[in-house]
Amino acid sequence: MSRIKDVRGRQVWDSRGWPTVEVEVTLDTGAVGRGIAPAGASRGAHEAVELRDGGALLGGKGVRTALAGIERDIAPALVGLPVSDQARIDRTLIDLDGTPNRSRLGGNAVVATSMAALNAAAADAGLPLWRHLAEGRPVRLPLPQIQIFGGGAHAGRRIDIQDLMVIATGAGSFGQALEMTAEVYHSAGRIMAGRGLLQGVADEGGWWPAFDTNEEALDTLVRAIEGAGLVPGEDVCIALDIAASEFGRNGRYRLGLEGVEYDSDGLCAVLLDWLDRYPIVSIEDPLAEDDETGLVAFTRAAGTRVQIVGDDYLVTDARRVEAAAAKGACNAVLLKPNQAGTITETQDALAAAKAAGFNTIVSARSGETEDAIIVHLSTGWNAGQLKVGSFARSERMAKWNEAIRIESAGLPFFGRSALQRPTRST
Ligand SMILES: O=C(O)[C@@H](CO)OP(=O)(O)O
Ligand SMILES: [Mg+2]
Repeated sequence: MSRIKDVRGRQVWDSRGWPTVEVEVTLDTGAVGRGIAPAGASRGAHEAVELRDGGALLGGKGVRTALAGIERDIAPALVGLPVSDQARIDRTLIDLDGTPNRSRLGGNAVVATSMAALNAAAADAGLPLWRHLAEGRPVRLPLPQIQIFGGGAHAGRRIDIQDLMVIATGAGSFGQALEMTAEVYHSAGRIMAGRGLLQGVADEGGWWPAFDTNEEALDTLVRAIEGAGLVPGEDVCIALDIAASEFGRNGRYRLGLEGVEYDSDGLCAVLLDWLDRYPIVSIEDPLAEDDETGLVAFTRAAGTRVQIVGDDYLVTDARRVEAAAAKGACNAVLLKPNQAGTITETQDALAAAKAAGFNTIVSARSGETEDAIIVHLSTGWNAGQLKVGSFARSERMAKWNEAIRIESAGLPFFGRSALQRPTRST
């Protein structure tokens, strides 16, 4: 049985130029696994928190404290553990931290360690991670959600909607989904250039949203799909992350771009109108994380028509997924390992979602690196969907290109079937 021999942390850098934590786990067999913690900007109130300090930069976003905890607490506790027992490794990390939100050791230190251990186990087995996770079960490549325009907290709140994404529902393979998305991405760029609105890209690589209204962004996305020679609603559909917690609290929502304030019912009405007028198949965090009544009402009104994804609201937490399913709020969950804290907790949230008949979407964060573990998690866990941000920044392309490599192994593709709700597995 291969055991952990060494655990080392180091500071590396993310796509926004902030320091983050990389962990390297070495086994007694010589196998090595690495993991790098990503970082969110629009974070849920209940997610695992990163440990930051005043070091490293004038901005005071250093990770010295997280690295010190890896050396002082994490490494001695993990050395000697069998690497095949991910649940035990993660339980050790959770107990060692001892807080509900990983604030002592830091969610960044904990998740990078958990990821590194998992990668070491796959390396030790001589398997690509997705295959190691699939354990012989048949799995398919996920349907990608890819950002065309950024917004919200990822674009200086230039528009209120955070992610305007496309899903290539007409694609027959992962590679074809990327080709169709590339056409839409470049078509959108041409439209923006033609209108004199091309101003670079937002945090995840989607075009900078130089729009006067949120609807102008939606209209432009539809034009971009058409401009790519594709049929909106057939070949390519729209997925939105409203990230409503960023502009709404206590049932009040202020759309800064239009300068209007809505109550929960009012915002629901706006979104339902969009669902009628645009080819939207998925909508994430349509209402704020503290507005459960609104989420239940919206799910009742639209849950049979579209995928309603809980991100800030569910924070990759199995208990919260179960509670949301019981109440009828959302019908899908976004799964972010650094929101949950560890790989095991992420997998628990996925299992709870599948048991509840929810769709599952493994997701990157807005601050990313070349680490492509989420592609392997979504494939090996047969999650159905993958959200990575845009199409044109290397920290995103590292993931999409990894999926293409996995597809070369002959794996089938979920395609649009990933958007159909599974039957409850319990
Ligand atoms: O809200 C989200 O879904 C993610 C990715 O778009 O953003 P962040 O990592 O900033 O939370
Ligand atoms: Mg989100």
